[in-house]
Amino acid sequence: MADQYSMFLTTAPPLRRGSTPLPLKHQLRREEAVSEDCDWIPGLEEPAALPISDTAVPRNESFSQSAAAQSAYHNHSGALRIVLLGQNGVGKSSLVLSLAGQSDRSLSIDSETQACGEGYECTVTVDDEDSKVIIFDNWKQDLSTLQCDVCILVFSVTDRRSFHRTAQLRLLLRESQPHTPIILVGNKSDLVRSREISSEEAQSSAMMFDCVYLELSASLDHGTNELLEAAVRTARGDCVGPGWTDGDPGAARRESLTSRAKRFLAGLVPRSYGRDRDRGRYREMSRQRGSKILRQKSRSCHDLSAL
Ligand SMILES: Nc1nc2c(ncn2[C@@H]2O[C@H](COP(=O)(O)OP(=O)(O)OP(=O)(O)O)[C@@H](O)[C@H]2O)c(=O)[nH]1
Repeated sequence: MADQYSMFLTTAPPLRRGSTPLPLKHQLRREEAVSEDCDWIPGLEEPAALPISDTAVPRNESFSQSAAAQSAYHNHSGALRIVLLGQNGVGKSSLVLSLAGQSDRSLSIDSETQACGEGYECTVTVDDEDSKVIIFDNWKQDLSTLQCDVCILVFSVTDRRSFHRTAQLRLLLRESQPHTPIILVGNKSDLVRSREISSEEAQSSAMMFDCVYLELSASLDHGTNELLEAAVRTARGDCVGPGWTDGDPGAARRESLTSRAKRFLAGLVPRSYGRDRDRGRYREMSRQRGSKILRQKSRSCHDLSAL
């Protein structure tokens, strides 16, 4: 009995503190476990609840009417339309308020920010040019009805599941909106200790998404200015992300899949690989020449790449 007890003591896993991020394999397992309880993804199924209809339009006639209500914004004179998409709880609403200047910061945003249905309208000055912007918090209709100038895919850096959701959304978007520029955003960067997605991993994903990646904290209002500027430039067609050339994003020449894959793989290969290879070649050269000096030099500060 005593033996069994001591065996239990030795084999029991160490206690995990609540603030410690789960190991990757546990995160994935947890993800599988909750996959039944997925949030609704636009385009994958019929929406259970529609954003505008719940208050303004009877549910049975809601879908087409709310789509029409949304499309009214599309006709808004010359406004740039920015839509945020992402899993529930990643901080889209907080981000929209922050971007639209509703939080207590003061940006170069017109004070006459006003809510219009699901969107917030404001005037932003970027690169000495004023732009009227409408920022939509989510898009709960079919993605094929989405009409916007830039789409911001938001995930929480503390939630791997939300990160995977952006990949799903990106695929759906690319099917129905192949020319809509995307910005990938990792929110909640202030929650450093609960982080599940590293900046490097998100960057690599953004490369595959063919878009820029920005990390920020809506709560701290940190990095939101940069996002707004990037979104406005992208919507204007000025912003150059991976794979987009200057000018009209619709006519932009996309980088080939092969070269993107190569770039992605290059990011995964350990950095030391190239150095080791160079060092091996260098040693070989030294051996061939019988030069001791060269070898000594390679370990000195003259050639940092050999360190
Ligand atoms: N620590 C931290 N919390 C945040 C941040 N942004 C949002 N939150 C919190 O995350 C929770 C969800 O934020 P929301 O803005 O409601 O998220 P949402 O994506 O709009 O959620 P839905 O409306 O359910 O789709 C709230 O409790 C926010 O206070 C952030 O940058 N840092």
